[in-house]
Amino acid sequence: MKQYKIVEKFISINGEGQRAGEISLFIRFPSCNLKCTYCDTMWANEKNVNTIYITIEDIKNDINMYNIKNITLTGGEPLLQDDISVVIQEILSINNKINIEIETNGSIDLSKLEKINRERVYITMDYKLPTSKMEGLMKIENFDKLTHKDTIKFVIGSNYDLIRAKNIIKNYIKEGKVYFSPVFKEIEPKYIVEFMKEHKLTDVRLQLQMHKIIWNPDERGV
Ligand SMILES: C[S@@+](CC[C@H](N)C(=O)[O-])C[C@H]1O[C@@H](n2cnc3c(N)ncnc32)[C@H](O)[C@@H]1O
Ligand SMILES: Nc1nc2[nH]cc(C(=O)O)c2c(=O)[nH]1
Ligand code: SF4
Ligand SMILES: [Mg+2]
Repeated sequence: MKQYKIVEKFISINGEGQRAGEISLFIRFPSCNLKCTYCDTMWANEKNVNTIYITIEDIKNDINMYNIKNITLTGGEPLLQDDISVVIQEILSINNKINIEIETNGSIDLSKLEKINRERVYITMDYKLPTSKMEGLMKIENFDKLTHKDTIKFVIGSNYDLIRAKNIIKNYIKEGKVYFSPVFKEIEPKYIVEFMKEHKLTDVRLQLQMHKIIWNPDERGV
């Protein structure tokens, strides 16, 4: 049976995005090709990070034991995993109720997922803004591969980030729900709200990372 190398698997409420507040099984993969200045999971990207191996049976057991409907594949960067399509297909075949969210950083070509049946799979794709220092690695053509079911997440750390996000929304985004998410403790959420109001960004949704409000912000596995 195929084994997958991960850094953590846990059940929590999704603290972000379209299914925020809903129970989700998280599978966090190691390694990342970016180094965002604000990354709250840099530990997962260390070369010598402690990893474990899981199989689809382990995932099936969690789903049956906890009545799981939502699974979030995250990291690190999940699309760096060579066999990410296999994981997705195996999970989808467990039952017809599960939906999968893929948290990806915007720098990996989404054509990697083009063979996947996206009916029960949605993408939460970051567009990295100047604060991250990774904007130059964004794949703009990825916007053409998103559907209305997907999410584009802008993690906001400054006023300049907001201006850039507005520009990207106006010039590139065709489909997908747009979320603004403050860099934790870096910018006042109310400042983002003021910007949204001033610039009439009525199609954008502000999110806060709920798990950092419920638990210690540095806690793993939540
Ligand atoms: C740890 S990343 C893993 C998935 C993928 N590498 C990515 O960046 O989208 C999960 C999400 O957390 C966000 N994130 C990381 N550090 C953050 C921070 N300090 N404040 C707010 N969001 C953060 C990322 O931008 C991303 O949307
Ligand atoms: N509770 C909780 N929700 C999350 N949603 C996306 C996360 C991520 O790290 O990708 C995450 C996370 O790390 N914890
Ligand atoms: S892309 Fe995601 S995992 Fe990688 S450094 Fe940025 S926030 Fe962290
Ligand atoms: Mg997280």
